[in-house]
Amino acid sequence: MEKTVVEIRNLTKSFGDLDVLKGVNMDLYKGENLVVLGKSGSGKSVLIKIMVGLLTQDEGTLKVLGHEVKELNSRELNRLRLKIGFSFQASALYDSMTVRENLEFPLVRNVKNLSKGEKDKMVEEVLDGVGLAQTINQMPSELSGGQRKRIGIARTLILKPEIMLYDEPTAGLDPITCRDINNLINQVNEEYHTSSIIITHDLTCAKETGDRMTVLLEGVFGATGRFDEVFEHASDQRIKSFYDYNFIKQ
Ligand SMILES: Nc1ncnc2c1ncn2[C@@H]1O[C@H](COP(=O)(O)OP(=O)(O)OP(=O)(O)O)[C@@H](O)[C@H]1O
Repeated sequence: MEKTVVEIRNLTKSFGDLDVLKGVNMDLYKGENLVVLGKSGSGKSVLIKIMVGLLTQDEGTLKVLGHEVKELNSRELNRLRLKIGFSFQASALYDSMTVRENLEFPLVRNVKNLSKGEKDKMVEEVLDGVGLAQTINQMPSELSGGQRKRIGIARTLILKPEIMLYDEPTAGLDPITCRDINNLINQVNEEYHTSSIIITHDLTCAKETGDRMTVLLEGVFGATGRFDEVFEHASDQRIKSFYDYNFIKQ
């Protein structure tokens, strides 16, 4: 039986009269890439925020690595967050720091008693892992968008997370760089044994990275499965139009 690392059951969240999540069910299995698709404003960010304890659900349960997130105190929540790597849409590097300093930052904040040698080794390993060893002394402004995205992912990986959350990993990148990032997402799961949730509007990214995908439609997940199961034989018009827009009307 597959091990579940995130388990969501009948989750609801409203803001005043706006019912955003209306009974969401979702499982993230250990080692898989799960793609979450949905229109702008469908509630993807709200779901992620509940997952990392920045918002609390109204009803239902959300367990991450066996912990019901809403029941954790702030110390337990911080400990859990260290196991979740969050790759933001903007790679959010510190512009005044070199690549090395950017990568050291999470170590300095979160890991006590590391020697300089240990720190250097961890930085060099993770940078090599994303194929950018040569950029170690460069400033973020000297890097391309794709390289900055890779460094952002490396900075998340340095704490060896069990779960990776990618928010629009290919947004704003050209098709070739998108493919490189998609390959990197797959490589990360294999080499770091992470389980990942990838939020995207990009169906090529979904197809290339997702073991399974799920589409958030009007507050619930409308369809879940492999790419071909969800899209290529979709009967739901809302899912069909998502597919047509990405692959036909470009
Ligand atoms: N703290 C909040 N207070 C009130 N409304 C909120 C809050 N957070 C989100 N919402 C509303 O919930 C809905 C879902 O927002 P969310 O940010 O989750 O969308 P999304 O699917 O991530 O969209 P996008 O793809 O554009 O990032 C939106 O209508 C938004 O205005």
